[in-house]
Amino acid sequence: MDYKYMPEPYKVKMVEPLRILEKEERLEAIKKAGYNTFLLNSRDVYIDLLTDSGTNAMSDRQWAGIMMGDEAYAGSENFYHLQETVQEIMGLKYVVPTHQGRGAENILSQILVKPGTYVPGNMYFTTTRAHQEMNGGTFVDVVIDDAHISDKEDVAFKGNIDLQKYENLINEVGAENIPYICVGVTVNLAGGQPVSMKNLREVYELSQKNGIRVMFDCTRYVENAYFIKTKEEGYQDKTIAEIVKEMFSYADGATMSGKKDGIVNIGGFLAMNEEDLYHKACALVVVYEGMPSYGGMSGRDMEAFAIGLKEALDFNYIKHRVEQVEYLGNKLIEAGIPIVRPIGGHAVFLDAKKFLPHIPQNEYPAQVLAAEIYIESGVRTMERGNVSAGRNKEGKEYFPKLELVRLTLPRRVYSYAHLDFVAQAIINTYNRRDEIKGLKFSYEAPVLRFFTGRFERL
Ligand SMILES: Cc1ncc(COP(=O)(O)O)c(C=O)c1O
Ligand SMILES: N[C@@H](Cc1ccc(O)cc1)C(=O)O
Repeated sequence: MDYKYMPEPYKVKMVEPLRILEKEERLEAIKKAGYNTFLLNSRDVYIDLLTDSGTNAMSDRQWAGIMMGDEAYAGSENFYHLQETVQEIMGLKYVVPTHQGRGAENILSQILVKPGTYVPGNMYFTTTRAHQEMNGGTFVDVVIDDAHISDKEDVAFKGNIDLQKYENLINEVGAENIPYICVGVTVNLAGGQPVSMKNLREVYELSQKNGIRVMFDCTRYVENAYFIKTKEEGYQDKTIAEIVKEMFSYADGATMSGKKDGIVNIGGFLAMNEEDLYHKACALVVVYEGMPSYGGMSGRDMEAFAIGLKEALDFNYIKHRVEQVEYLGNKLIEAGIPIVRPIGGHAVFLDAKKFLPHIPQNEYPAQVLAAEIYIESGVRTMERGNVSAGRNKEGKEYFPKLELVRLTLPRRVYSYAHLDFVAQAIINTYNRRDEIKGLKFSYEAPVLRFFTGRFERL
């Protein structure tokens, strides 16, 4: 039977009751949190769309896997299961487990990024760029220009690399100064936008020609594969597993935050085909994470992760996941709310510049919008604009083109009725947008300031 939006391909077995505060209490809570939704207590949140990272609901199979944790310090059975699963799904040879994605980014950057090197990527990601910069490298954005235009909706694969920009960089700085290109599949900060198979193939060919490694940030690779299946010619009849296999045939390695498409609460890995890189990574993992057979995860975490990776390849699972996002996005479009289009894989992104055109970017419109949505409804969202972008090496703010608020859907957690409530919350906030004023920092950390920054109303 055909439905416009895929109903839940699971049923509920356990529930977690939620608290709904009164508006005065929410006002108090956000003030106490310095108008930063990262600093709210989760018990004060009704619907939590801060992130899809580690906030997923595990299946009964995954919970059963938790009971089979082999908590040996070395050589845990669950590590071998995880390793085999990654090898089988992605076809990458070596797997180094880490506690989460940035653990893998740290190891990769420490090995390959040296002062004076350049790392191209399809739009920056906060933690990824921070590790590259902390090792003396320079991140260079080579995503297509359209990715920076929030309402450019006739581009199916807005996460694509601009091959010309990439080639220009190679000619300018020399391939020997580019240790790898980091390809995000999908691109989080562009709005969860996918990369086409054609583009992945071309990027790989150009990289091979120049002796540059291709490292995927494959945190949301199943969402990317779903978009290839539904949007790219020639892939409609292929399974998600087949598409994933082909995607990874255009990579030399990958970092992954398992907290997303691994459908778990914690975990990650660095994987690669190069033996030498693997040995170097094993030497560093013991310094930062733990033995190469656990990397900061318990045995039970690795078991749940291995099972989650397999579950995520199920077509009904991923169709429902992406269609939930589409459902919320379409509700907002119908109400005339400015959002990033096309709607991406893990979240709906509000365009704060258009939502609050009277607030200049140095007064952090996306930050205040996230705070106001919380005050309105108890729904927690995340700023993804000037505050997230931070400052460059000269201490100047980046002022990114995209000034967004992200409504991120955890996997298998909220119902369509929850999403109706969220849409209403956004519409109510939109209706009173003229009264909203900007913010200024009262505390700012030197790196990744969005996590801990505090603000005051102007
Ligand atoms: C695209 C992307 N890469 C890397 C990371 C880092 O992963 P983690 O949060 O597990 O450290 C995240 C989320 O943080 C992400 O969304
Ligand atoms: N990767 C997660 C957690 C996170 C959030 C914000 C960051 O800038 C970094 C990490 C996310 O995208 O939600």
